[in-house]
Amino acid sequence: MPVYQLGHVDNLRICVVMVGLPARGKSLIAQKIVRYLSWLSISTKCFSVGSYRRKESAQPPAQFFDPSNEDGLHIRGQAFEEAITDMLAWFNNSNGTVGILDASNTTRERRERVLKIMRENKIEPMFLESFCENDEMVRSNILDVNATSPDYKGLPSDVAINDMYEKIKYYERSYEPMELSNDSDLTFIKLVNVNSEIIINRIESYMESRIAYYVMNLHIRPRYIWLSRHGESQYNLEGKIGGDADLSERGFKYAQKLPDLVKQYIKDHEKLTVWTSTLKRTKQTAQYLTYPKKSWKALDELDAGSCDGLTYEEIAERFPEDFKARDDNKFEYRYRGGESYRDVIIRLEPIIMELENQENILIITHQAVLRCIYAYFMNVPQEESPWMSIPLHTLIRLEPRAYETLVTRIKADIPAVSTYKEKGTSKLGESSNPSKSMVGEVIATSSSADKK
Ligand SMILES: O=P(O)(O)OC[C@H]1O[C@@](CO)(OP(=O)(O)O)[C@@H](O)[C@@H]1O
Repeated sequence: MPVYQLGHVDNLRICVVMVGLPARGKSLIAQKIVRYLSWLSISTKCFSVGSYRRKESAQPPAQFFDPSNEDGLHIRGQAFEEAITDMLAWFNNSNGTVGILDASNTTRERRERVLKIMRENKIEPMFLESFCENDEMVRSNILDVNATSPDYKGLPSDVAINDMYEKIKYYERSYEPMELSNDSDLTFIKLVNVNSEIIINRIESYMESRIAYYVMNLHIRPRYIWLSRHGESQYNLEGKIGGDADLSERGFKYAQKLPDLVKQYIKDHEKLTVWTSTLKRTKQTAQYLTYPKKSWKALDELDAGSCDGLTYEEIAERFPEDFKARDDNKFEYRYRGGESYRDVIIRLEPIIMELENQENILIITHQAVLRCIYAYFMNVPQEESPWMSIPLHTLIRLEPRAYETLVTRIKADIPAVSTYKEKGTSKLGESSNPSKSMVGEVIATSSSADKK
């Protein structure tokens, strides 16, 4: 059966050329595109001209960016050439599909140069401008850049912030924003004040439209994404996979406790929407929550095909070759008549799009589906994601921030079986017995920083 891969649909190579003044969130958007497309197995890489420039000169003061500073121009030009050379090599040698040129590219002359190089190399350029004149947004971006950019490491924050404003002024002198009147022959997306206005021009291929649709859905309003598996099910108790079983007694207890767990973190006036799969165990888990609910077929558990309803031991006995093949490559293995993790990711794409667009959401779903959603937010490599531990009766809170996602795990004080099977065995792990842990106890907090 052919594997559906977005990257191979139109066989295009695309260079997303970021455009915009400093502190307009370009790097953030670039990194998000890399995370999103990589999650979909599309070979994507970001080439940041700033990191090439930093190799030459660390921490330049704002005057370095003065368009009349010869040294500055030379070093920046060199960094640009190096980034482009590496990007072309990557397209050719590593079968790259989407390369992102993260730089300001604020002048028409610079953009024409990129255009020419890309066309000569049969790579489609797609310009993505972040245009922002909202002072508050720019200031908040400056604070993010200040906290994360290697340019400002070790500098007192007021010095760094002033320097950044000065740097922006230098760029403004030569900035030529993209306009439909001048750039109508180019493929471009222009985001005005994040996405309060979006101009889209000449988006032609399927891949370009995916990228456009994705960036249109991004927002920067603070919110939480809550994840939980359903409560322990009858099938979980028996070690069986798949099916549409009811919750066990302990699973119902978890459902009863869930509203209290959630209320500890979500204030009465705050909005929350609950998403479940269409299977009974997730709906039963959500039953005592009084928030608006929506059930999605796309959130149903990975389809185990002819292994549905069996235990891992029975699968190992009846289908030993399949059992081994799945252990050898759990991400790619597709159950006979069922699905692989890769298949699940493809069907979850609309969920991710919708999630990017939404505010507070609680998703109650299944082990494999949660692993895929978690992998997207936490940037977990494909081969590791099917082996992550996502225990029952644990609420996970994700807090997407500018350059990282913070994660908190909150454990309910209700024991449950373990449904975790390690590689190379058909036995399940130890039951989780929370013994003395308190309801709502935070058992771990961590963060996954998207690398700058
Ligand atoms: O990919 P593996 O590790 O087998 O995990 C997926 C399995 O998890 C289970 C439990 O074993 O999910 P669920 O959360 O729906 O209870 C199975 O139904 C499903 O096949």
